[in-house]
Amino acid sequence: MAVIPVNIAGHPYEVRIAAGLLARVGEECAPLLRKRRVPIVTDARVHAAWGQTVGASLVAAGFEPAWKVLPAGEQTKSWEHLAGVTDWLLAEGVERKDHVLALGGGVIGDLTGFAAAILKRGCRFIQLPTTLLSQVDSSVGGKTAINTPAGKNLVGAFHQPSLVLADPLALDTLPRREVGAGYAEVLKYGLLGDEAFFAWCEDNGAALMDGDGAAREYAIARSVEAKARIVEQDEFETTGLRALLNLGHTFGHALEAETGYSDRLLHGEGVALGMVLAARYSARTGLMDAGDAERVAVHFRKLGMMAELVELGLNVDGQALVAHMLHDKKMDAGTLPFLLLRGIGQAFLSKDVDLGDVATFLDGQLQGR
Ligand SMILES: NC(=O)c1ccc[n+]([C@@H]2O[C@H](COP(=O)([O-])OP(=O)(O)OC[C@H]3O[C@@H](n4cnc5c(N)ncnc54)[C@H](O)[C@@H]3O)[C@@H](O)[C@H]2O)c1
Ligand SMILES: O=C(O)C(=O)C[C@@H](O)[C@H](O)[C@H](O)COP(=O)(O)O
Ligand SMILES: [Zn+2]
Repeated sequence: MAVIPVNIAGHPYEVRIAAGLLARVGEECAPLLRKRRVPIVTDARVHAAWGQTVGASLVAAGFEPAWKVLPAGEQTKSWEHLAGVTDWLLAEGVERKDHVLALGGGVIGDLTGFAAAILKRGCRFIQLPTTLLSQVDSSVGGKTAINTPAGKNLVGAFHQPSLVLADPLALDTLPRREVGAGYAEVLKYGLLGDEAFFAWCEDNGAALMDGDGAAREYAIARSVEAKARIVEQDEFETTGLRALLNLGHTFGHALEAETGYSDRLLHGEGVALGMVLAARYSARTGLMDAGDAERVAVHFRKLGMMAELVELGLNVDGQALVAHMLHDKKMDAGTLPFLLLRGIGQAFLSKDVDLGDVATFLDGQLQGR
């Protein structure tokens, strides 16, 4: 088992990565659980695939699982479901020192983590991530949130979990499209700060996508390690370091908003397109070699993923996408700092981006030129 410590002041915790962990949730979590009844939030698809395994493991360790099963999908990160989860946790009698388990992808982790952050002004929670995206990214670092009609993750809190258990076997039941969405966040770590890992992805991404267990475990551990080292130094995204993890997200979140948080575009797919756009925009402004910038799109295309904005078939102009970006949480005194690239593995936060020029650039990308 790989164990990656996350040393956040006041809230140190471990990310444990090993095949078979979902069948051992009861024994792994037991030292943290204070009561026989254990609340678990999940979604209907995950419950169907893994509810029996996790529930049986809790029962075998002497616990009684209490399930809250939500609809699957991004729309569940809403006020309505946040209220539903908090009311249910109150009815379950959850106290501040109790742990709530979040079994699922980033949607369940973000929603449950936020519910835990505000329940009685903060109870504890454990992340049991079941998608590649949640194993490499959302379960670690403590960003929790819901979406609002104005945009993505606009109401939330920083609230660290007490433990993360990532079981690569969970990915055996994950649809390939969802694996691809998670893979975008994997490639992000290479693109933002680790050129050698980017090259590893170019060599091993196809095997990872096709189910190679060793490649998956390696990518999960390397991604978590990279994220942990960043959030340890900038938990609340104040110095600009953590903002690097937002590479591709200003474009991506605008595309998610434009497509209504629907199945038309998954979060990770938006990040993939966003990174293609960030690289191309960096090349357009002379920051990055154009050939290197194209490596991002070439790689996603090779894996059968969407790599061109025009493929989304949006009926908008660049200005409309820029309007969504004005809700970005990086906005500072009316300007929007942008994650750009000086090369593969060299992301930085630029405060000099002209949003009019971004709109013109997007007009071209929307028309496939
Ligand atoms: N907090 C953070 O730092 C952070 C980081 C990245 C992304 N996010 C958020 O995460 C969300 C996306 O997460 P996601 O990509 O995991 O999506 P998700 O949670 O919607 O899960 C994707 C789909 O796969 C299904 N699923 C999950 N695990 C499965 C399994 N093992 N087998 C079969 N089906 C399974 C789910 O039911 C769902 O339909 C977005 O809301 C994004 O904003 C947060
Ligand atoms: O952990 C972070 O920090 C990230 O930015 C990780 C992102 O992959 C994730 O999508 C995050 O939720 C985006 O945050 P936001 O602050 O732009 O909403
Ligand atoms: Zn993301």
